[in-house]
Amino acid sequence: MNRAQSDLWFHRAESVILGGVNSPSRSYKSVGGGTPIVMSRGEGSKFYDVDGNEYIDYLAGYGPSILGHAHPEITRTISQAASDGILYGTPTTSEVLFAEQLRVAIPDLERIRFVNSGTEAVMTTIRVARAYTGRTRIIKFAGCYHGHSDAMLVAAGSGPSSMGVPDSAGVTKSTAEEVITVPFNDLDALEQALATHGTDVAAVLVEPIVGNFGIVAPKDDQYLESVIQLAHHHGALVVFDEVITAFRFHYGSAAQLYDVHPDLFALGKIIGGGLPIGAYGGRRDVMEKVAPLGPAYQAGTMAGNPLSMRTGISCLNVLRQPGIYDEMAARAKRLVEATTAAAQRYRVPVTVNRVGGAFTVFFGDRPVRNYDDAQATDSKQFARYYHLLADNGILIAPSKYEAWFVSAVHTDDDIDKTCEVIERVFHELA
Ligand SMILES: Cc1ncc(COP(=O)(O)O)c(C=O)c1O
Ligand SMILES: NCC(=O)CCC(=O)O
Repeated sequence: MNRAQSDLWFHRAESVILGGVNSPSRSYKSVGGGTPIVMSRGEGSKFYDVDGNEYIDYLAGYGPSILGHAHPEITRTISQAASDGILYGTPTTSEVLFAEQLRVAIPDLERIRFVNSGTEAVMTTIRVARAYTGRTRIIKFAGCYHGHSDAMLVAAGSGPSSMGVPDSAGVTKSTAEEVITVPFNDLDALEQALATHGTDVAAVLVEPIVGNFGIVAPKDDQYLESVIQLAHHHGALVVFDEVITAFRFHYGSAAQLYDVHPDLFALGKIIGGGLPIGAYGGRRDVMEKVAPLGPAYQAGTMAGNPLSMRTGISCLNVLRQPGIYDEMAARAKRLVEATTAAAQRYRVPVTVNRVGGAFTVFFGDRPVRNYDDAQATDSKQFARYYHLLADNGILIAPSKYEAWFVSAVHTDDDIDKTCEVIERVFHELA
């Protein structure tokens, strides 16, 4: 595959944009180097690089692009919204309609606030939880990524781990000390942390289905409920970071899949239909700590902008169509079956974790239930796998800690082609 133009553009990028990328995850640092592919256009399930090469897209913009590229509903909405003016700095009807739509989908969102990214959403839930409880510490699960606010860059999985900086420089010692990490899927460890620090824990922050050391589901149907009960027993709030999971697996939250009720949610990615967005919300009495009603401050010039609101509404309207999530799950299942069959045939040890339309292929034969398990998988083999897939026109995220995302616009033909590539790739990996 000729990528001469990608090389040229990326080198140009490096001389003006730090590291050539606007997010470290896009660099090839964790897949043995090489030049990131520079994209120029997307349509449906495919995108095209600056050399004109075609790729089937399973990166999905790291999650948001669940309707693929240039979905007609989305492009129509954006152009109509743009023609009505893109920013008012006043209340709008679209933000009300979107908040109402989200609350119908996720009734626990008694009150909501829109922000511009998942990072902002999580950062604010922490502030609100501290304001509500009068406590300082946060418990998070090792390897979970919750955006790049200072406190969240402790054992932060995903991008930071891929870059070799799970604990970022520039975060003060006192901030880091406020964050306690425990292994995911280990109630004893959580109980112990709460027993030790419980009277000063403001919140337990949870990715209910982990997406940031690969896809990792809770170990059983009781786990999330037990996390919530333990936290509440010690007077801490529970925040579900559903930036990846909300509207990824069904029309609603991951909390609903497990019939549990966290106090606060952080949302982002899919709810913006591809435009920048974040949101947080939950219990009314907790949210009422936020200004202008309460003493915890949070604000935003771009927050609730009509372009993101209207695009979010459109995206959710498409996702409400019956059968859409079953189709994504069925297509992902086919890809996983092709993967495990090819891996067996060519004797390459893999473990695949799938939930609905999202899955991660780990190179190792042990189950992956927490961050240590994910770290122990073979990074070199993943790097070869990544490059072989890309060279054969299949694009996923360049990190073993991410996921394949099947979108609503992948076709059976895309899946057939991808299964053929998977077969070839494992043949080469053997
Ligand atoms: C679970 C989770 N929370 C928060 C974030 C941060 O969102 P953003 O990149 O929009 O700031 C991410 C991003 O990947 C995420 O996966
Ligand atoms: N799962 C981690 C991400 O999606 C991060 C994307 C980014 O920061 O570019």
